[in-house]
Amino acid sequence: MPAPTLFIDGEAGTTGLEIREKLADVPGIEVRSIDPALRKDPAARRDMMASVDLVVLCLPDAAAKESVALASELGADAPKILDASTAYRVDPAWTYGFAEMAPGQAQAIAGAARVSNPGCYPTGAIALLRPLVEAGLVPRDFPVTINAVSGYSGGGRQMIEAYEAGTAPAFELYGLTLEHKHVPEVQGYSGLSRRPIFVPSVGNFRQGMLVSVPLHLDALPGAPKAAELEAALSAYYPQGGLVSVLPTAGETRIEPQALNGTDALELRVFANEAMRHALLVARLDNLGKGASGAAVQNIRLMLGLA
Ligand SMILES: NC(=O)C1=CN([C@@H]2O[C@H](COP(=O)(O)OP(=O)(O)OC[C@H]3O[C@@H](n4cnc5c(N)ncnc54)[C@H](OP(=O)(O)O)[C@@H]3O)[C@@H](O)[C@H]2O)C=CC1
Ligand SMILES: CC(=O)N[C@@H](CCC(=O)OP(=O)(O)O)C(=O)O
Repeated sequence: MPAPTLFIDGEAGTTGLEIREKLADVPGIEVRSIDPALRKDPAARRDMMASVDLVVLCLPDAAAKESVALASELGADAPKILDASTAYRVDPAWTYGFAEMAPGQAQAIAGAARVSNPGCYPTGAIALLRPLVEAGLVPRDFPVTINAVSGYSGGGRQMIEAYEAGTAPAFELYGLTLEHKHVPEVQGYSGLSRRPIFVPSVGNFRQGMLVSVPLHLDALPGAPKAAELEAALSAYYPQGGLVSVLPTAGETRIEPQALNGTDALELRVFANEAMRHALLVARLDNLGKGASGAAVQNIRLMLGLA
């Protein structure tokens, strides 16, 4: 059988390059490139799309929408689409590309024509919250707050250049209008009816991420122990997968960079039972499971290579 074919629209950008590099380690996929001089030419992009099985969009939202319109012009010849932008993440016609999010999600991705790749922060937040909401431990309308810190690579080329030139602050909170673009996907796929407060931040390290959710245990229905939250998370994720739930015994701190270069996602429940306080923490590589690692996982599923 011929190798499945793939085109990365936006392959010269940060995300496109990362995916391309990772695909070099995946045998059995033929990656086709467009003449750089024609990379923004709609007709050339449409022709390229017509020649491949899967197109991966690594473009700003507006350009991603333009590409989807071009693909739609191809009718039955349209390739499958994996979109890395935020344009379609909560569109019900698209499948959300977080394979471990729910039983059957990997199969849904494998069978879908259009898949949106999750944002980095939502990957951590949804992984922590969805199992607890589904188990009834966190009510859908619970007033959830999510704090997170990312390496500066999450901010794209301009932020990378500012940090590497030494002109960016060592650490800052941002998104302080409380309208970050990731909130709708976090809320939707966690199953929350009340909009969570999301406080992102960025620090002077290239790569790595922590996402944390503080909880007053006595404010939850039935006032559960922290161990019950941990048990619900452990029961949700199959052993040996990319998502693991780890004990916290004796740990009093956690840093964001330990999973860099991997596609792993670690979840922990820190707690002080005497105070009835818990802190859910997700750790991931914002460029791994938070971006191109997840994209390659979805590419494999969509091309039947997983
Ligand atoms: N979790 C995830 O899946 C992540 C997704 N992203 C998303 O990926 C997308 C790309 O981000 P990033 O790689 O950081 O951005 P970059 O700016 O690094 O890359 C975007 C690329 O798209 C090209 N481009 C822009 N407009 C067009 C067009 N109309 N036609 C063809 N090519 C075009 C750009 O070319 P030029 O520079 O010449 O304009 C550039 O090469 C964004 O939507 C971002 O939100 C980002 C990080 C993580
Ligand atoms: C540090 C930083 O600025 N991070 C980015 C998110 C990166 C990401 O994954 O966003 P998309 O996949 O949705 O593009 C931000 O907060 O906008």
